[in-house]
Amino acid sequence: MENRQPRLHKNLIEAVIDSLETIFGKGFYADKVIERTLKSNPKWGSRDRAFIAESTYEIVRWWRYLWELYGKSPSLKRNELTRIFGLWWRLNGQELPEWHGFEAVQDIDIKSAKRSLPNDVGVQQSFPIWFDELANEDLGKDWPIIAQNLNLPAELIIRANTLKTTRQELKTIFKKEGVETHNFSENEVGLIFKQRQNIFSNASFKSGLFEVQDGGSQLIAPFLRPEPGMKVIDACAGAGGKTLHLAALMQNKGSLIAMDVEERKLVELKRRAKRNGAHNIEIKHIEGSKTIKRLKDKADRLLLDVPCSGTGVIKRNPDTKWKIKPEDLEKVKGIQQDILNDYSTMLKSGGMMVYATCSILHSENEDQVKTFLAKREDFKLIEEKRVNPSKVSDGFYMALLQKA
Ligand SMILES: C[S@@+](CC[C@H](N)C(=O)[O-])C[C@H]1O[C@@H](n2cnc3c(N)ncnc32)[C@H](O)[C@@H]1O
Repeated sequence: MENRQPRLHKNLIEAVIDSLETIFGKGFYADKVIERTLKSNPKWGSRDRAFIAESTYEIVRWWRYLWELYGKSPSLKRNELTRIFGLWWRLNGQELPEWHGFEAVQDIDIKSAKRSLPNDVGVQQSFPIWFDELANEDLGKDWPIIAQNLNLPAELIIRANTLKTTRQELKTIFKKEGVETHNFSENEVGLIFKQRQNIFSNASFKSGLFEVQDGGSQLIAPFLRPEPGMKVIDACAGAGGKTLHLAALMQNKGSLIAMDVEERKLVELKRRAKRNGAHNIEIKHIEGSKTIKRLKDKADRLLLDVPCSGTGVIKRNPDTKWKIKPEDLEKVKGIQQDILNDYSTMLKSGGMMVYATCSILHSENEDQVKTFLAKREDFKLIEEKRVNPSKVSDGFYMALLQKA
């Protein structure tokens, strides 16, 4: 079969460069920037869109590695960004057209440039110097493989909404549509797509038969052991990824309070709950410590899916590694300990809570739980679990604690 080289189009490269300029120059989130770039030209077809999104994400992911290979310090000058694009293209084994702008990278001997790079994780796996040092200290011998796995492309995984369907039923529906999926081996509800695709326009999504949810994330709600009829609080519910899973596990029976400090996220949660047919959710915007105090000793189960560095989801959000700063990490660790101390008051005696993050770092995970337990003799650790990033999962940590 003829092995055809994909053709490059100047306007698409320009779109990638515009996106890189905004992501690194203005510090905007990559997913939002790409979304806006794609909206700016409705005439682009699906292949063009995929090209822009993939190229931008991959160049963001390999940013440090590419500049090291090029032998220069990162710059946001358009002519330099064009060369970085060219280098990335060549790294993928593709040939560059003889266009003005690519000359400087046209003749780089990629093999020998690769050989001359330092053999440390920060360069080889493209992480900032400070973060590589910190992760090395925090994770020790596990860091190199975790770093490597954080650069894997993210798979598309969904969770069957058992309030409306089963995994098997969903699988059959997709099969009829010509879409191949296979079971996520860690639970009874996850389905992995053979190929990434836009499934938000799919009729079964619109009727609430499934939610897109990472494999590791799907392990957190069951870890809390919620039961139908219980009073459950999801205190950092956001737009409700795990709230919806909790509602399904509770079979819509009992009460589920979803709280967050950001009201707009709760508005989105409400919309999703309606689509999912989840009827036992009560939304509560956290306006201050009073909201928490009013719920003292009320919960059988409490989920604290706390704000964190997001270092477990770098696979999905590669820009996180360039945005996060050491001082952000310190700040978020303070918030995590405050949430543990203040929100755990909502738990009844004998009740259980899960502290969870999407961070890979012990300092946000095991260490935080240890610090909390050292102060609180009325809590004990029942079980903790670390999910390392892999093809089917982001990096997560969860700890199940019980109140005496
Ligand atoms: C990791 S996200 C939660 C994701 C969500 N549970 C899900 O599954 O989609 C952390 C959430 O904590 C919220 N948050 C930040 N500070 C908070 C606080 N002091 N109290 C409660 N929620 C907070 C953020 O707005 C964010 O939605």
